[in-house]
Parts: sequence; structure tokens; C-alpha cells
Amino acid sequence: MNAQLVSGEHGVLAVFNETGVFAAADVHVARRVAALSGADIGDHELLAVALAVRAVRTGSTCVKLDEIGQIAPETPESDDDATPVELPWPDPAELVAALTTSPLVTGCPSGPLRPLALVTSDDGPLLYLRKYFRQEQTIREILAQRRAQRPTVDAAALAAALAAVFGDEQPGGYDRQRAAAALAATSWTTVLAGGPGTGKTYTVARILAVMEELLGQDVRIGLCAPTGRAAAQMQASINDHRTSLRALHTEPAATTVHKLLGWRPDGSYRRGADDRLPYDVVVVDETSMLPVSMMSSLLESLRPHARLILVGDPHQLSSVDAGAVLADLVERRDRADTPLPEAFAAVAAPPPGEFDEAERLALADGVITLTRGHRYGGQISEVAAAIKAAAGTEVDAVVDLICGEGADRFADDDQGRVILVDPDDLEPVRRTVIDWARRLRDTATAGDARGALAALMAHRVLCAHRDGRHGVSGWSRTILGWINDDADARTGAAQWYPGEPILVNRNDPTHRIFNGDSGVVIADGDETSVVFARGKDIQPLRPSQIADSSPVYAMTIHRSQGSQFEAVTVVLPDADAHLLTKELLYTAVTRAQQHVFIVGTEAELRAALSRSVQRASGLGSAVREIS
Ligand SMILES: Nc1ncnc2c1ncn2[C@@H]1O[C@H](COP(=O)(O)OP(=O)(O)OP(=O)(O)O)[C@@H](O)[C@H]1O
Repeated sequence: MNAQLVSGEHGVLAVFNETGVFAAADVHVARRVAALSGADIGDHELLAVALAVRAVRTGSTCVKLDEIGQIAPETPESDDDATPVELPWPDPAELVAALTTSPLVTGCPSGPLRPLALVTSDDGPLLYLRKYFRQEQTIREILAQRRAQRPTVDAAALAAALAAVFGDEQPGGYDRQRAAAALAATSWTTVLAGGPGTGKTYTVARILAVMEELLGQDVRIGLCAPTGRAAAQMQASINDHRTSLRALHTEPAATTVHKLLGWRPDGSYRRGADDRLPYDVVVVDETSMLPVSMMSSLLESLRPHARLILVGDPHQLSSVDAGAVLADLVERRDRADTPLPEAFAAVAAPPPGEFDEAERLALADGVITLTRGHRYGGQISEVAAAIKAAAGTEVDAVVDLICGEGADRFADDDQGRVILVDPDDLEPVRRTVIDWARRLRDTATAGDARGALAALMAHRVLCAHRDGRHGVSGWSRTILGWINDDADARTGAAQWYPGEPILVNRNDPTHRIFNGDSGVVIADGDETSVVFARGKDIQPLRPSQIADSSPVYAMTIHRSQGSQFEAVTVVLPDADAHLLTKELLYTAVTRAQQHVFIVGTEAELRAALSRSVQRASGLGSAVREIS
């Protein structure tokens, strides 16, 4: 029986529920809101509530009403031959007309209930659950206030600080990392975007050093990230940079955004407009994973004269909760043509042609994108760029780069290869896995922690799904089978054997390990330890100190976000699996520094590239509330 099917639902919502467009929760909330309103709620309004709830459930903050006709029934993946169902979507104009006078939008007779917000935007009418509209409005208003002013910075002092941290300006190309530091010094809000390995963390360490030069060594810095693991990684890499950066003296501690804001079990935060954060500079890493709710709370908690630096890759996977704030801020379409901050223009003005018109407007708005990859080259960076651009016919360009004539260019290139592997001939993957397992076993048995950690990060199998043949569980079984069939790789032991790769499943701040961390078991005298890499340092723990972990022979692409491996094998699910999108493929491919195997057919690759995560939001353009 389908658990999402609401029994007894016969009204307007029934067909949308039966076709999988509305989950049970969407229908229940719509019915409940209608009952609580104390008013006579029509079919269009009921449908609107369910649509708004569905939007949040699927990661959007609102519904683009002009596009509801594009919402397709969700046919089960096995049901290719099912007759397509025509959904009875109302005309968007009729829906807007019904909502404009609806008590759900204007206020209900039963009391303060006013659950929906209807707004106009460059994308046509948008419908929100009011809570999410308020959060977006908070973000919009606070960012506008912060944009209306600039910190006072002396151009000569800024030039001296940049020189102290980055050295003298080099002739030749424009240095966007240096420009990002100048921008962060001269703006209250800076967005530092860029793909993997473009030096975002490298730049953050230098921005902090520039701030220290300008504001003194007692500058108060708050570092945070949406997950414990991302925070620990930022902390470790800033520590690594500190050792090479003469100019950065303070040792800021990174924490989760939850903790920074003082999360309470009821979902609220201790910090806010009445209890602001005590920092002069706040850096948020992996901002693509920050939902709209957390971003609005963070902005409310900042002192007006605290610099905020939002760092991340807008093309990676977004937060589990609603919103894609980083992408919205990078791609805003309603920017005014404002002048660059004066001190920035004096010391870091870009030469003509460095930025196109949109990037120039973005720069004056505090947004800069790093483009030069420092981690990998060759085919991986070209494929990653092509995946980002893939839409319509550009899908062909990616396919050509991976398995057409375009790939021939890289045939002799030892760096950065991307190869499509036929699912019926997995021999290249098997060989890579066996080399990986032998190397893990040899280093770990010898008690060589550094060698075992290097082996651990040499290869990882990444799947879109957790379950099933193409998922983590199926592939883990396949890999264990390969290892056990190989005399030099097999271990025989069941658990905690030297060479066993481990994935942590729960945050444990006491032992400084976080959900998604991977470590490896090594021999340690007569016992075993599990070692984890912390930047250039190694953290050893006893197996008994790790409360919740599992062996990791394969992992989901979602959990791999923020990690890097020498080589990855990306397993494509069947072509009709809705989960695989180009954002997921981009995230998976960019986890590799040198080699990528994509296990799948050309049809599966094309299917992934043709599907994109669509998150509706009103943050990218100007909006006005109707009624
Ligand atoms: N200007 C530079 N000169 C030399 N090395 C650099 C420079 N910028 C970055 N790097 C090096 O490139 C590598 C990637 O940089 P970094 O980790 O800062 O990138 P990132 O954008 O934060 O990547 P990710 O998003 O994947 O974490 C690091 O080893 C870093 O030290």
C-alpha cells in the first residue's frame, strides 16, 4: 500500500495525491489550514496551500504560479509504460484572482491565521507559506541595509595590508583572491564563490590576515559552517594556512551555524536582534548548504558593523531544508549599478575585460567568483565546467568530452581524466578498488597512519542512492566480494581490522569527530586505533571511542560533499531515476583530484545532465506583496 495516499480524499487534491504530486503531508496540512481558518475555503485555495507545502518539502521557498502546469505526475520508476496523466491544473491567472481575496492571504475570520503570502516578481506571481516569505524579507531587508553603507577604510592602509599578506602585486593577470580580500575589507557583506579547489579557503585565511592588519590583532572572528564536519575542515585548513602566513596571529575556532546562533530544542535561536553575536568578522563556509531559515537568523544576529563573508560553491548541492540562498545571492537579477567601494577601486579595480557586465554589477554588490582551479586540471575541470553549463544542446558537449572525440584530447594526459565505464565490464573499477584495498591493508598493518590515510583518500565509490543494486548497499557488497576474492587484499576479520575504512555517522564534539568523517583502522602495537586526518595533523581514537560508525566501501554523493579523493568512481542509477541531476553529477565529479570513472551508459549520462534541481525562491529578483 502507498503510505502517501490519503484515504478518504475525494476532492480536488485527490488526483494530485494519487499521481504522487502531493504527499500525504501536503494534503493533510491543506485540509487542516482550511478547517482552522473558519472561512469557506474553495478548491483553488486548497490547492494553493498544498502547493506551498509541497514547495517547501521539495526545497523551494515558494511556488512560481505561472509554472505550475510544468509540474508532472511522478510515475514510479519501474512503470515506463504507464499512460501519461493530464493533471487538472487551474489557469494561473484564475488561481491568483482567487488568492488575492482569499482569507488565507488577507487574514482569516478565526483569528491571526494568515498562512499564505502572494507576491509579484520578475518571475510572475509567487506563492509562499508566509513564514518563508518573512524569512526571505528579513534576508532582503538586512542585506539592503548592509549594502547601503560601506566600512570606512583608508586606501593606503588597505594597500599596505594586502601587500603584507599577499606580497607585492605581480604583473600579469588580475589576482581575484587579492581582490576578494580587498572586497571583504571594504564591504559589510561579501560573497566569495568558486568551484572546488579555486582557493576559497586559502583566500579566507588571507582575508582574516588582512582584517587583522586593518583592525588589529584583537579583531573578533566567528567561523562557522552548516555541518560539524565542514566546520572542523575549515578550522583545520585555516590552521594549516596560519603556519605559512606570517600575518595571521589569532587562532579563530570554527563551529556549526546552529551552535554559533545558540540553537534551542524548540527550533528557535538564542541569538537574534536582541542578543547579537559579538564578532567583528563572521565567515560562513559551505554556504550552499545554508537554508533560508538559518540565513535569516544569522543576519538578524549580526551587529550592523560586523563584516559577513559567505563562502561556497553555488553549483553544489543545496541544503536539505528549503532555500538555495547562496545561488540566489550570486545570481541576483535586480542589482543596481552602484560604484565600487572607494578604497577597493583605488587598490584592486579590475582591468577592462576582466569581468563581464553581470560580474561587474555583482562585484559592486560584494560578490566575487574565483575561477582559477588550483587543485586539478585536464579533463576534470573541463567536464566540471561543461556540466555546470549543461542545458539543452550543451548536454552534447559534456557527452563528447567524456565519451566522444573530445575525450581523445586527454587520452595521454595523466592528470585529471574522466572515463565512462560500461556497467557490464567493471574490470577497470575492480582493479582500482583492489589496488586501494591492498594499499590500505599494507599501510594499516604496518601501523603507518599517514600512509593509511593517504591510501584511504586514494579512491572512493560514490552512489546517488543508499539502497539498491546501484546504491551504496549494492556496491558495498560488490566491493567486499572483489576484496575477499583477492588473496593480497582480503583480511578475513569481521570488524576493526587494520585497513578497514570507517565512516562516522554521528557528530561527537567530545572526540572531535563528525557525521561524514572518514577514518581508517590501523595496527597500534597489540591493539588497533582509528585515525582521522585533520588538515596536516592526525587524530587517533580507540574503536571504543567511536559510538556510531560503519565500514565505508561506497558512500552517497550527498555525504561526500566537502571531501576530496584522488580518484572517484561515480555510479549512475538508471536513466529514469529522478534523484540523479546535473548538480549531483557535478558534486560527484568534482570530488576527484585526478581520475573519475563514471559507471553507466551514455543514455544514463544524458539523463543526468538533462535534469536540474529547480529551487524556486524570490530572493533573486525584486518582489512586492499583493493585497
Ligand atoms: N594562489 C594560490 N597559490 C598557490 N596555491 C594555492 C593558491 N590558491 C589555492 N591554492 C592551493 O590550492 C588548493 C585548493 O585550495 P582551497 O582548499 O583553498 O580551495 P577551495 O576553493 O576552498 O576548495 P574546496 O571548496 O574544494 O574546499 C590548496 O592546496 C591551496 O593551498
